[in-house]
Amino acid sequence: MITGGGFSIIVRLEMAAGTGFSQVAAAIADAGGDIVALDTVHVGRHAVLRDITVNLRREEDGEQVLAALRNHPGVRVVHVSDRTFLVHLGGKIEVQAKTPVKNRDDLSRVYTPGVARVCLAIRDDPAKAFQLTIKRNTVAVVTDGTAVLGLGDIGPEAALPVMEGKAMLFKQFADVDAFPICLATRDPDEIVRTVKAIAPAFGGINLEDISAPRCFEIETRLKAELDIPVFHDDQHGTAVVMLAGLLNAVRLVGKRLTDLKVVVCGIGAAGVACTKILLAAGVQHITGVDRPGILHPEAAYDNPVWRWYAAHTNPERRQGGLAEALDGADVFIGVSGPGVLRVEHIQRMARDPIVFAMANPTPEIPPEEAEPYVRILATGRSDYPNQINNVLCFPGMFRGALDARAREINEEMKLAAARAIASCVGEDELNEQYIVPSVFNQRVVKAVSRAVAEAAYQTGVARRDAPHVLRD
Ligand SMILES: NC(=O)c1ccc[n+]([C@@H]2O[C@H](COP(=O)([O-])OP(=O)(O)OC[C@H]3O[C@@H](n4cnc5c(N)ncnc54)[C@H](O)[C@@H]3O)[C@@H](O)[C@H]2O)c1
Ligand SMILES: O=C(O)C[C@H](O)C(=O)O
Ligand SMILES: [Mg+2]
Repeated sequence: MITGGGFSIIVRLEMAAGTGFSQVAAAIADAGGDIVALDTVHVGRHAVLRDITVNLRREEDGEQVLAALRNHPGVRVVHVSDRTFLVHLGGKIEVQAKTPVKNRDDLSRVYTPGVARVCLAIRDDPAKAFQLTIKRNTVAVVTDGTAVLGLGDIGPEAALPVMEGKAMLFKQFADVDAFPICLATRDPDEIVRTVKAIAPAFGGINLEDISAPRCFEIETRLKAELDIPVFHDDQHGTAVVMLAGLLNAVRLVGKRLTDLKVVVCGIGAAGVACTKILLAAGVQHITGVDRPGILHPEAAYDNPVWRWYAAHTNPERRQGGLAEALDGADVFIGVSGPGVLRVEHIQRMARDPIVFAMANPTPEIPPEEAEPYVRILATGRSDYPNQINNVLCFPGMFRGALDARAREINEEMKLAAARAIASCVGEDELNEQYIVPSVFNQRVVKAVSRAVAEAAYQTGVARRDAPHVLRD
């Protein structure tokens, strides 16, 4: 069950003359709906046609509201539309030309014959593709649809709405032109070959929602074989934002990173990357939990990444499940799936529990259930406070990398991004409900892109000669 997050319907009602609107409104409220807008479409002698926009907490509440309206005397439900589906009709993005082609003169410049001179200039100096084409501002958002949000392997077509959404966010927040590429293959060799083959048109590759452990091999190979940044968002975007949130959370609870006991649940793409960035930031005590329980060095795992993981974590050699892992833990990082964490688990944690239940769209524990038992709670969702979501990272990360024309995105650039995000929450603003800035905070992209570009220059991966001037 997916709750919250924009369930909103528009119901067109025909109301017979004399039908009281307040009774209709009460029926909607009793059934769990919240009227947020009302339009009168047509007024006739015998009836009024109205469009009523109703917000709902859960999908099932929609059925209740409609049943109540259908049973209401004097009311006929003419039709119902779901606003979330409406906003997806025909897709969410489009390609636009920067200049109009109004006459033959324009045509001969943007297209043949004029374009041929530009083609030859790039043939003679391929780096000119960065100046004379979309390459310098364009990112491919590439998925195979195998780990889409927490919905799992739903295939490339079903993944497209998420990838279109990422492209929208790239554009709106960072003016990066991103294009969704959903691949009809899950074979790592074929994915690597395909991404390499399409790379000439792009200034960066954002891998998205590709399941572990294939995602590790695919990213590693592409990083080695391409000279543009390759960044698996579910790994590194998530890790960067999680670290930003944790840096601020520990300030609030008065603990030090080096003393923390952290449990990571879901040792897939996001879980492995969160662990690596925590280790790089100085956290020493990390325990990983996945379906077989606590990852333990003496266990035999087919997954090579789990073998690496078990060898580098779990310093107390704990065994058991999530409950045992959480005994005395300071922090829970959930990047697994819905319903994994229970209140009894949280009650085993140390004082001031920090719980990041980041599975999307349904977190590891319903926030309402967890709230009374935690000091700090964060989820990946936009309808609760403390949204720890990779959208706080990927737009600014690519803006900075593209501005510096970076060859790659390295560890220093990621740590710089995490610190930049954390710094957008001022000392006087920091509180339990505000450990990460809002995704709409315009300072975030600027701070992240600047920090990332600076780190790219400092680490020698920037290819622009002169230090660039970042956009305002
Ligand atoms: N908030 C964010 O920014 C953000 C970013 C990336 C991923 N996520 C969420 O994190 C989750 C994982 O994403 P991913 O890309 O790492 O996927 P993934 O498929 O690579 O890894 C998921 C891991 O979780 C494990 N898992 C699933 N259910 C479990 C359970 N009941 N108990 C223990 N382990 C379980 C799986 O075995 C797998 O190893 C998804 O829900 C995704 O939406 C959130
Ligand atoms: O898409 C999101 O909202 C975050 C993340 O990339 C995820 O896969 O859950
Ligand atoms: Mg994702």
